[in-house]
Amino acid sequence: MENVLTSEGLHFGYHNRNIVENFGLSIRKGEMASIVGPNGSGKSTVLRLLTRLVRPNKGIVYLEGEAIALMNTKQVARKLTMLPQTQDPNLDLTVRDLVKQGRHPHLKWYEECRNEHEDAVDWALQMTDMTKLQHRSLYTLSGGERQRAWIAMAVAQTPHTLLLDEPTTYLDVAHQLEVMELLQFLNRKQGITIVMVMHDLNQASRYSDRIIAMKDGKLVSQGSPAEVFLPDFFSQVFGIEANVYEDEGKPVYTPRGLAISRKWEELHV
Ligand SMILES: Nc1ncnc2c1ncn2[C@@H]1O[C@H](COP(=O)(O)OP(=O)(O)OP(=O)(O)O)[C@@H](O)[C@H]1O
Repeated sequence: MENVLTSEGLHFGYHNRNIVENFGLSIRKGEMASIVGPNGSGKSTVLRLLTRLVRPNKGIVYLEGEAIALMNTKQVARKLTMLPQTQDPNLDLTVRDLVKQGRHPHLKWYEECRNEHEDAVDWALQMTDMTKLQHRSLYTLSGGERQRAWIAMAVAQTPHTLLLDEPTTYLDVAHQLEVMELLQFLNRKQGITIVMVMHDLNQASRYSDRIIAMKDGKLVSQGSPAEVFLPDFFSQVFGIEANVYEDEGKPVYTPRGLAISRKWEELHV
């Protein structure tokens, strides 16, 4: 299958400390993949390297076969969108104006967002069920609605590949599912390749074709959820003992406790 995003031998560090080491990955066209791993393992940094928000010290990223470092900004933005972990909650913009920004990579410098671009904005608002809220200011929206507005902006950009850093953080469980179902719809029905950093491993299992696991800046395991989410994985990568069972054909885990329990009684506080 065709690869849309490939990295070879990526290295990145701050102040002589390695954050990402020898990271090689191929994202296949049409897949929905989750990057998982403990806090500080380098997941967000990998997303930033893949979208060239930061430059690697070594290694190369190819976007649809071209070295991303040599592409111009609009070329990249027509193919790839990244939604960062946090967006400014006080941004004084209406939903529609935010979504319109998604069309910028498709406009010539002299062109205004009209006609087919307005149609793309309407389509993105419909896809994300935001039409009714399009004239509201972003800061008046709930967390779930705001997240959908940002996804609408990404959809209006009509990228081939969408990267999201923890898209369900701060959302209640219904809104989490709403975002995950929307991403699944965009993937399955619109053919958008999706790569997301996920902390909820059960949701990652349910919604991903592939799990990519990181620890200490390295890729340590990858494969289908059933191939990766084995009891040993939870102890080796997260340091927890877990029961793993199957639910509707996907692995689900419940934590039993820390693999090496901390001796709280020995701490003098
Ligand atoms: N600007 C920076 N300067 C120095 N160290 C940094 C900087 N940004 C990130 N780091 C360090 O790089 C490491 C990896 O961070 P990163 O955010 O990629 O991890 P992560 O796996 O996404 O973590 P989390 O799950 O907590 O979001 C962390 O130890 C972090 O402290």
